[in-house]
Amino acid sequence: MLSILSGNQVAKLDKAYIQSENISSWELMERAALSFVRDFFKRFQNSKKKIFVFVGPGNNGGDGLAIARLIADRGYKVSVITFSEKEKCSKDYVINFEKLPENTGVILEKDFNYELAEDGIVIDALFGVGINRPLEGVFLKAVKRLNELHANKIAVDIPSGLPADELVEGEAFLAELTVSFQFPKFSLLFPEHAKYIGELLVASIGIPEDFLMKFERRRFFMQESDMLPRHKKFHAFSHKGDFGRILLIGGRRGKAGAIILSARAALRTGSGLVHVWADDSAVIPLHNNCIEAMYLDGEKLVSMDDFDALGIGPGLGQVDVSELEGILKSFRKPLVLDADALNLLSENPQLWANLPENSILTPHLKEFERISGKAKNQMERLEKARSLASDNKVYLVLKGAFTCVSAPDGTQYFNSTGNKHMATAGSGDVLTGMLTAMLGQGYSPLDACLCAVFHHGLAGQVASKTKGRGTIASDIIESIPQTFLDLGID
Ligand SMILES: NC(=O)C1=CN([C@@H]2O[C@H](COP(=O)(O)OP(=O)(O)OC[C@H]3O[C@@H](n4cnc5c(N)ncnc54)[C@H](O)[C@@H]3O)[C@@H](O)[C@H]2O)[C@@H](O)CC1
Ligand SMILES: Nc1ncnc2c1ncn2[C@@H]1O[C@H](COP(=O)(O)OP(=O)(O)O)[C@@H](O)[C@H]1O
Ligand SMILES: [K+]
Repeated sequence: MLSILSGNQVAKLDKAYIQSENISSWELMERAALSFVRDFFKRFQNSKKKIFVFVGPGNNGGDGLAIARLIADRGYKVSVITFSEKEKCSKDYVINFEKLPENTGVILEKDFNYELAEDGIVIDALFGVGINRPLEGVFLKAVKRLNELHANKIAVDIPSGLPADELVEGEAFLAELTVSFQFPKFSLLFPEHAKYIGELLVASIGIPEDFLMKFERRRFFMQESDMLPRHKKFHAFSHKGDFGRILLIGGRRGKAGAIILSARAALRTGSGLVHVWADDSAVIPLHNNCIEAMYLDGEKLVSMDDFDALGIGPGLGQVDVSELEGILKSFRKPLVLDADALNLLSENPQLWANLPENSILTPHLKEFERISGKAKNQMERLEKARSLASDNKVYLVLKGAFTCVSAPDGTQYFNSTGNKHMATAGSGDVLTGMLTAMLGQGYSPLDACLCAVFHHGLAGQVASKTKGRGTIASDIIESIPQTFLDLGID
């Protein structure tokens, strides 16, 4: 799992690693630049476009100069635009400045009147995590001009103007691609910053994750390599009971679709036995659309203890609060609460006391606001999510791009899979089914959250490869098996 350290910690990490490996800070910068250009060459192979690298006075500018050299060495036409005399720049900036090949044009701009080609490629290495105030003066002028330009735009580490851990104030570079080093800086995960970041890539600079254990780590970015050890293994003699017997509750008063999506997703996630407790209006749709699931009505339900896991909420509608209270009191294992169950919880806070410890709540932004009140921005929202999870000893899955799982111990895990095409009706119901399936298979609540959220996003990516903007929740369900195959999970 990649740790997400704060901007202030980055310089300390850098220093500690350089000392422990006995390498120079320039060598670490070179690794960053090499990692950046690997992605660059893939994307702009054989491009004849002119490349403009904008460099600031610090180490982000140093990265930019190293990148300019590596790109020029490959025969690309590169110009460097700087705003500061060498004497005022960082040590590694100066070393890289002196290493620039002769054919690189260097323009020292005091008042930014430089003419820019519309069809070029702009690399923004003005400021990285060392930014300590909003852009002003010549830097502001340059960024404003660059933002009007119809060129390809790539940010080094972080779009200049964005602070590493807080919300932007004023202007920032509008990138189509941001290549962040080692881990995504926290502010790259805020929806408020989406327009500045474009596509996000994380480029390794070779610091092993173990090394980061010396630092206080409260936030993580999920990676594919984290998944395999968290998945349960089943053996040759496994029977359907081992794969879990789950109950999904919802699909009331004509809202069968939601719970059917959850049931189908649970089956595609490997659930052994899926029961759906809905009202009569769901019987025919369920039998027509998910013959593998078993229909139950309340009267046939003898004991909740028969089930390994329970997911409640999709299409539940406005049921009486006593019904939910009764369910919570009779099922004492962690359960999954979504959609209308969360709305009931927000209207009836006394229900919190009946929630089994380590239960999983999966609100989208609106549902979260109903539970925890309005938040000014994502930073505040994430803090509320952290407190809610630790105060109530639950896992809180705040859905959206970079879905955040807040654990009862205060740790937060950000998802790295998924895409915009998952913003479609019912995709949350799919996640509820996947989560309940994994709990039923005996995953710990944390592993269920991390694996379900990761695979759900991957399934969205697989589906959108062929369906694009036409992706619907059923496509995500049908893509779940491929995600297990791709990750080698048997
Ligand atoms: N692990 C690491 O720590 C590594 C860091 N590297 C790079 O180093 C960067 C951080 O470098 P620095 O700490 O030198 O910081 P920056 O290069 O982000 O900028 C710091 C400089 O800009 C000035 N400054 C800050 N805000 C300003 C503003 N609004 N207007 C004008 N001047 C302003 C500061 O006084 C300082 O001189 C990272 O973002 C990354 O690109 C890479 O070289 C790889 C290794
Ligand atoms: N832009 C996006 N990028 C990544 N994932 C997204 C995006 N938009 C939505 N999703 C995912 O799709 C799901 C939507 O859930 P939700 O809003 O509850 O949908 P519904 O209520 O229609 O079922 C969540 O898991 C969310 O993380
Ligand atoms: K930058």
